[in-house]
Amino acid sequence: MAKQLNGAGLRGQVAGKTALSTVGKSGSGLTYRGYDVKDLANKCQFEEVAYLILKGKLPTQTELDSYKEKLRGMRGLPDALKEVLERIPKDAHPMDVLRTGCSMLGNLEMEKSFDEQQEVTDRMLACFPSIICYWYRFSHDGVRVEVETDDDSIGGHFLHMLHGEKPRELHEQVMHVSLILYAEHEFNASTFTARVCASTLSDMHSCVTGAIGSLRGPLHGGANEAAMEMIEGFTSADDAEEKMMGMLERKEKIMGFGHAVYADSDPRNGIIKEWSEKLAADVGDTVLYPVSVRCEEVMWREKKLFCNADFFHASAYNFMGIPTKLFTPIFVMSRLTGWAAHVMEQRSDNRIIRPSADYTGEELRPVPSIADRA
Ligand SMILES: CC(=O)SCCNC(=O)CCNC(=O)[C@H](O)C(C)(C)COP(=O)(O)OP(=O)(O)OC[C@H]1O[C@@H](n2cnc3c(N)ncnc32)[C@H](O)[C@@H]1OP(=O)(O)O
Ligand SMILES: O=C([O-])CC(=O)C(=O)O
Repeated sequence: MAKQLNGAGLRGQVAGKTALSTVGKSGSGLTYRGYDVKDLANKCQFEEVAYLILKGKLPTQTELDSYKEKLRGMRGLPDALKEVLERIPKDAHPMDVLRTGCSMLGNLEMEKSFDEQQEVTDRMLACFPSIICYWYRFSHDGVRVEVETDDDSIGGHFLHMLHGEKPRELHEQVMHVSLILYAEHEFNASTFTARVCASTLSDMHSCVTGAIGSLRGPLHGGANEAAMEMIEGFTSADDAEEKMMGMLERKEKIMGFGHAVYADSDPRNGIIKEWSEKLAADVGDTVLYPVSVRCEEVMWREKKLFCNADFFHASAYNFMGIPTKLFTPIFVMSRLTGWAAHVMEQRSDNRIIRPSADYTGEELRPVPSIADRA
C-alpha cells in the first residue's frame, strides 16, 4: 500500500532529481544505485557500499582492497583537533562533538576546490570514528586513545577504539550491516540540509556539519537513542505493553516507529531485527529483545505503525556494549556517504535551492514613531 504523501513538511513534493537511491518505490523498498539494500546487506561490506554510493560502481576485489588501505591510512587526527576535542566536557552530546569535530576539520583541512570532493569525503569517512572515540575515551576514561589502528573495517576501527580491544567477528559483521542500512535515503531531512548548503556552492565540511545538526533530532537520527531510553525503562514484555498503552492514550510520540515515506514497513527493519535476535542469544538476553518485539506488536495492533530502521538498532547496539549516546554518531559514520554523494550530485547540476513561502503576516503598514508605540 502506498502512503498518501501530502500536507505540511513538503511531503510528497519533488524537490530535485537523484540517481542515488529509491525509497518506497513499489517492488523495491530501498535501492542504492539500483541494488536492493537487502542484497547489499547480505553480500557486501560497508566499504563496498560506500564505494558504490560515492564513486558510482561496486568495487572489484583489487579496488576494494586499495580503498580500504587508503581509508586505513587516513584515520589520524591533527593535534589541533585533538586539543579541541579534549576541551569538550564529558556531558556534551556526542552529536555536538561530531558537529564541532567536522567543522574544526574543515578549518584545518579546507576543501579548496570541488576537485578535492572525493578526497575530503574519504578523509571524513576514515576519521569520524576517530573523532567520536578520541573525545569519548578522553572525557570518560581519561585515556588518549590510539586512533591509527590497523583494523580492517570502519566498524571494527570504531569498536576497537571504544572498547580498547579488537572486536569479535560477530560484532564487526553487525557493524557492516548496520552501516550499510543507514548509508543513504534519498531526500531525508539531513540529506536535504546538505543539498541546500551545497546549492550555495559552499564547501563539503559546511554541508556535512549542517547535516549532522539535522540528523541529531529525535524525529530523525536521534530516534535510535530515544528508542533505547524508552525500552530500557521496561522491565518485561507485559510491562512494555502496559506502559506503551498509556503513552498512546496520552498521545505521546513513540520513537523508532513510523516513517515519512514508507506506508506499512521499513525494509531495513527485518534485517536489523534478525541481527538483534542473534545478538540477544549471544549475550543471553531475556528482557530487551522480548520487550522490543512486544513494542512492535503493540504499535502495529493499536496504530498500524511499524518499526523504522532505528528501533531494533537500539537493542542491537546495546547488546554490543555501545553506550546509548553514541548510537546517533554511528548513523553519521554511515550516512556521511549519502550526504557527500548528494552534495556531489547537487554540484554537478546546480541551481541554488530557494523555495517560496505563503505569507500569513500583517498587511503593509507605516512604522509609528517610538513615542506612539504601545
Ligand atoms: C532514520 C529515520 O530518520 S527514520 C525516522 C525516525 N524518527 C522516529 O522514529 C520518530 C517517531 N516517528 C515520527 O515522529 C514520525 O513517524 C516521522 C517523523 C518519522 C514521520 O512523520 P510524518 O510523516 O509526519 O508521520 P505520518 O504522517 O505518518 O503520521 C500519521 C499519524 O501517525 C502519528 N504518528 C506517526 N508516528 C508516530 C509515532 N512514532 N508515535 C505515535 N504516533 C505517531 C502522527 O502523529 C500522525 O497522527 P495525526 O494524524 O493524529 O497527527
Ligand atoms: O527518509 C527519511 O525521512 C528518514 C531517513 O533518513 C531514513 O529513514 O533513513
